[in-house]
Amino acid sequence: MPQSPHIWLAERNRLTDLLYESPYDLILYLDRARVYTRLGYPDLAAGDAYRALLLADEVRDETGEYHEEAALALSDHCDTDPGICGNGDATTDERLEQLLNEGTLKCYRVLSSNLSRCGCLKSAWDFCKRGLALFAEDTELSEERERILSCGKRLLREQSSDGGHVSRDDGDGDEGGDVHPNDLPDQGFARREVYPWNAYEPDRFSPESLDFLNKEMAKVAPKCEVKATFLPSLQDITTTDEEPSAPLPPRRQLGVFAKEDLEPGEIILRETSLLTVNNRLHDSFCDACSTRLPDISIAESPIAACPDCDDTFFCNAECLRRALESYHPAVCGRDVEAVGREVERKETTDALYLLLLGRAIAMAETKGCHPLELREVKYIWGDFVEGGGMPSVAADDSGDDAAAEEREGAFYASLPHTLPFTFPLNILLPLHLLLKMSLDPYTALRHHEPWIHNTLLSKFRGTASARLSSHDGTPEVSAVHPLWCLANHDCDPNVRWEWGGEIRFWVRERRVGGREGGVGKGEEVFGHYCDVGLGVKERRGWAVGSLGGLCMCERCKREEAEEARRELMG
Ligand SMILES: C[S@@+](CC[C@H](N)C(=O)[O-])C[C@H]1O[C@@H](n2cnc3c(N)ncnc32)[C@H](O)[C@@H]1O
Repeated sequence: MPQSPHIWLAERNRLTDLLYESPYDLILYLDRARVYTRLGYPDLAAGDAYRALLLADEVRDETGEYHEEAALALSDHCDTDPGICGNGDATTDERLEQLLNEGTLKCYRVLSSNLSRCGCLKSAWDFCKRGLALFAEDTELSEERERILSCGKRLLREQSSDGGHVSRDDGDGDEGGDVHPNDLPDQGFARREVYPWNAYEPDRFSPESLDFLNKEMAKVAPKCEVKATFLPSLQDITTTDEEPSAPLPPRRQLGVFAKEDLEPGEIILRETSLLTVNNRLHDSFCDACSTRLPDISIAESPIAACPDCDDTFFCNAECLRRALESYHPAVCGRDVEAVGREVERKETTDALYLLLLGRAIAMAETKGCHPLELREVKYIWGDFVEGGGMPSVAADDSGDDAAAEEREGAFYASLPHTLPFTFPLNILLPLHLLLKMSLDPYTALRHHEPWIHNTLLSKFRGTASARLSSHDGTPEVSAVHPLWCLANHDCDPNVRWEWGGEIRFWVRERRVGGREGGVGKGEEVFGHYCDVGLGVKERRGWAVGSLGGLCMCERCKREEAEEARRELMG
């Protein structure tokens, strides 16, 4: 057994290279899942185990699209290592059957234990149940099921205000004790980091990167420039008054600065982005820039439509041209947006992130590049945990599987994991997106697998803007503007912004409190990620999702101190 994290990382890379050569090999996926578990990436382990499970189904289903490839890859294991299963007398078919059964059981075990480790208890329970339906005697799955239930019970007890949980029975025969499986929490978290094998992230502070960004910035905001800056460390939301955390040092990031004096009222940035999506019917918004379209039946201005699919509309011929050049061929006539509708209604924001992922996949396919090399995503900050990406590994095997499992679980729990993660959003539906675009998810592994999608989703969660519906206040349009999103937040911002088809930034006439606006040469341009008309608590509550912690701008610190003084004086 390898001992050092570096050796486990090398093993992960070796198995990945083998998968590039043999992309339908379920055994290789299971081997890599094991390595991911040791490295503290249970989300990636679950992703590999799910692909292995799909391939096991393909081996069984002679009509399956990838049946031949998956069966051939599996039988290679029987041929190259006849001792891998069965006794010497077993026929090839018998050995294949045994290997397939063992592999399938492992898939269920790996999926349930790793999803449970991520906090996706309901999904973990579902895989346990499916596994036990096939392997009723398996003690590992039965024990995992018990662990999931007791963990779920504890969490639900903690959550419920009256300290107890009411059981219910929907008559489907599930034995969940006094917790119903449908009530199990399913929102998990994964590590949010630049993975050690991710060679696509640029050094954003290098002269080359800044030079590139400033050439791009000059096109949309000629009076602004991108520079490195130090931002205050945000207050950890888990910090309590009894246990105040030690102040953290400021963090180096990028920001937008004025190259010359900017006058109050002056528009300083106009940017359009094709990395935009909406969750409404096709004829509500321009598919390329998200401008609201006029009512088609009474429209006077010209509206362009794709000549090949009859339900995608654009506000003008230029947007249609840009769509055809950048992403539309990958989705034309394929109803990719339907995947976003597979997300539950209460998860509208998550559905928009998923659709952004779909748009990025379509852009990369149309341009023939890796999704992490897209100009729209390459330089944006994914709120990665600093110091992440360093190899780390659970204490090594003692030969005692239960003890090793426990150590792996404790090891994972000790790491920061801040990327919201669920089985449907991070594993299942990204596969549906690929299939909708007629991409083979196995041969597309170099461009598409969970660590790549996690990286993209981290970037979108850190930077995407949302436009709310005037009808019900839920987010209906989302976009990543790669240059605008380099501007930082302040609760006393010096610019306003507005987003129709393009995003526009203009200098505030007046600052919060009535001071005269304007941005001096060399000063930082600050936008706002929340409604700055709110009080400090509400503002911080709104902005916490996009900032990653409680805002520590001068206004917040001042108003927090004022509120504390008022509370003290009764
Ligand atoms: C949209 S990006 C802004 C650009 C980013 N600074 C960069 O280097 O690309 C948002 C991220 O910037 C950081 N940020 C923005 N405003 C901040 C503030 N007032 N205090 C601390 N961090 C801030 C947070 O990490 C946030 O998640």
